[in-house]
Amino acid sequence: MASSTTPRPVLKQPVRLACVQLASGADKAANLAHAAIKVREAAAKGAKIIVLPECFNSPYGCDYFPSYAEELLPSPPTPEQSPSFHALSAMARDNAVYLVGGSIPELVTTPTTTSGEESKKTYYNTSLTFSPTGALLGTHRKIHLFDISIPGKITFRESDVLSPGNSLTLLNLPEYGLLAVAICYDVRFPELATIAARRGAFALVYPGAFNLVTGPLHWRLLAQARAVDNQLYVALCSPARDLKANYHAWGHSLVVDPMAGVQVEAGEGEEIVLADLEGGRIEEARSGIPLREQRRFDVYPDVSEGGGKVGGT
Ligand SMILES: O=C(O)CCC(=O)C(=O)O
Repeated sequence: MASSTTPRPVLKQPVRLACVQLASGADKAANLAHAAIKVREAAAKGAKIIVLPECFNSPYGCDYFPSYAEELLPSPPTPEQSPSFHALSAMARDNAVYLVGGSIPELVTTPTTTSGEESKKTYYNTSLTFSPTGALLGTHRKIHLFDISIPGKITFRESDVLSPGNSLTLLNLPEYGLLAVAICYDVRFPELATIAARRGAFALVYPGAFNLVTGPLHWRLLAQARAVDNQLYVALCSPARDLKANYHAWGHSLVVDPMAGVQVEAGEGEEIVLADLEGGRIEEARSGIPLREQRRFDVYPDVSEGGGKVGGT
């Protein structure tokens, strides 16, 4: 039994996407102001979808999550609860762009007693996407936490501080189509990408912050792998590398096309990379190598059927 052959318009019109490989430091207000300048610069270059990196307004690391965390609920939060929410919304509105606002540490406070005197704090790694009017379009909480240990090289345990999100994020951009957003380590889980692609996404966008151990080996490979499996665009957006920080980000923000070619790739410093996305290139890849019609769901299951929890819209 082959999958459906009905063609689907996955990208309704061409669009320029920018990854802003931002240089951030420890000063949140300065990071937000700097991000606003860079988003304006990307918009002036014609980008209509702009992506910021993971943890773009703080240093990256478990020690920093609680002190930089902001409350996003109830939505919209007040400017005191979340200066980043309001700054990102203004950046999207002022430039009339879709803004995938990298990610920020999110705090959720839940009362544990009926009087509300005691409460539990839960932290997430959360990405907010805003529409060109500045309205919140969707929220993605990192589903797969970055817990790895490569002896002598890198140990990282986000789960010491963070809790995982529980749903895949597929956002409807009415002029363009469906955009999937996930965060960094989520890119290693092909099911997520496949579900988003089969549900009609034209691109998978991952704010990320790989490191100097896994970055050179896996960053570009994973972007190309997700693109070749799913025949769509993949964008990964990293912070600029800062060797004075505790965590050294890989950089190399990139956009991979539906044939898995690297369309554009940054170096290590602060940089904006731009890519023009075209629906025709998705259809060309899919008709030239017709995986869509050749799948054998009589031999293995279709992961996009049933189970997957889709949120974000
Ligand atoms: O998967 C990796 O190697 C890096 C992941 C990461 O840095 C992250 O999830 O923040």
